[in-house]
Amino acid sequence: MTYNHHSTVAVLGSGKIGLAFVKQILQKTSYRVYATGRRSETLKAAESLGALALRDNNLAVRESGIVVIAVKPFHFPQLLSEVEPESWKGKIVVSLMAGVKLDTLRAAIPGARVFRAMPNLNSYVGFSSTAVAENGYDDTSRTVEEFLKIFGKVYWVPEEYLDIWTGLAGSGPAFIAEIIDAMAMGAVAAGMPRELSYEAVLDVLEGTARLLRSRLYQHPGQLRDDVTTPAGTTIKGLMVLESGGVKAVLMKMVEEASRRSREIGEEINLKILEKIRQR
Ligand SMILES: NC(=O)C1=CN([C@@H]2O[C@H](COP(=O)(O)OP(=O)(O)OC[C@H]3O[C@@H](n4cnc5c(N)ncnc54)[C@H](O)[C@@H]3O)[C@@H](O)[C@H]2O)C=CC1
Ligand SMILES: O=C(O)[C@@H]1CCC=N1
Repeated sequence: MTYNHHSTVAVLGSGKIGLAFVKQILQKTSYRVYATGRRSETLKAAESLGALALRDNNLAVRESGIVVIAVKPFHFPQLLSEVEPESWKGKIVVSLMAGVKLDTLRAAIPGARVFRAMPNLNSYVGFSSTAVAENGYDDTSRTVEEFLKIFGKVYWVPEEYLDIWTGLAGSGPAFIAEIIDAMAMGAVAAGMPRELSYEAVLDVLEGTARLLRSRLYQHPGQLRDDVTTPAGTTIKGLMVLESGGVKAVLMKMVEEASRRSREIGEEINLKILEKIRQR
């Protein structure tokens, strides 16, 4: 069988987000997928999803039109050592690494067209909220947009928003999971079984997202006020929330996660510049 190498994707790093990508690509498209990894368990997992699993990052890059970088930021320098600079030439590279800046990526991978994206783990079920920079308003940008739509919604944003997006939407599923867990435990504390409590919270979450997206509301505060009966149940709960400073804590949570993304970007940039000097 012959194949066009533009229809081949390399996913470098078959970890949590890498495997979510592999799964969706193979479920929804006819792309061939090379998935690389270091450990035999991850390679097996990628293979069982239908990917061509291998350790050789250089071969995966060489054979593919689109290359997704799904290793941890601190593994990026090592990954670079494993791929010959020539192999990146002409490739569309989509980096999913938190913090790592476009300038750093361009310096590290000359000759490729580089995009910086931040999806989230909801990619696994095709419900990611993915931000991507930068839009060149050309065919390659359109290809990248179509590609990222496999995993969910796609938003083109200026690069300066990507660290904030990481703290909000990239880390978001973990934050929401904690809130869900806490609310379910509250119901358990009040005497309801764990499973039923958990189902109820998930229903409330999905339903509230739909209601907030409906034309009824322009702001979550309006919904809150509609639920809140004077001297009723909701206001008593809200009072506890406010006295615990929970809203301020959640605001700081997102701000601090974003700050860390920026910091990672600076740290990696220094490492990459040093590596380039040694070339
Ligand atoms: N987990 C998440 O929810 C999200 C993660 N990201 C980003 O995606 C990247 C990966 O994150 P996770 O999947 O959570 O990490 P992970 O640790 O689960 O996956 C990374 C994988 O890459 C492999 N790896 C490391 N060096 C390698 C090399 N040289 N060649 C081949 N494979 C190599 C590791 O063995 C590991 O399996 C990170 O840069 C992170 O910032 C972005 C959005 C969401
Ligand atoms: O925690 C992290 O650094 C990565 C980036 C977004 C989600 N997980």
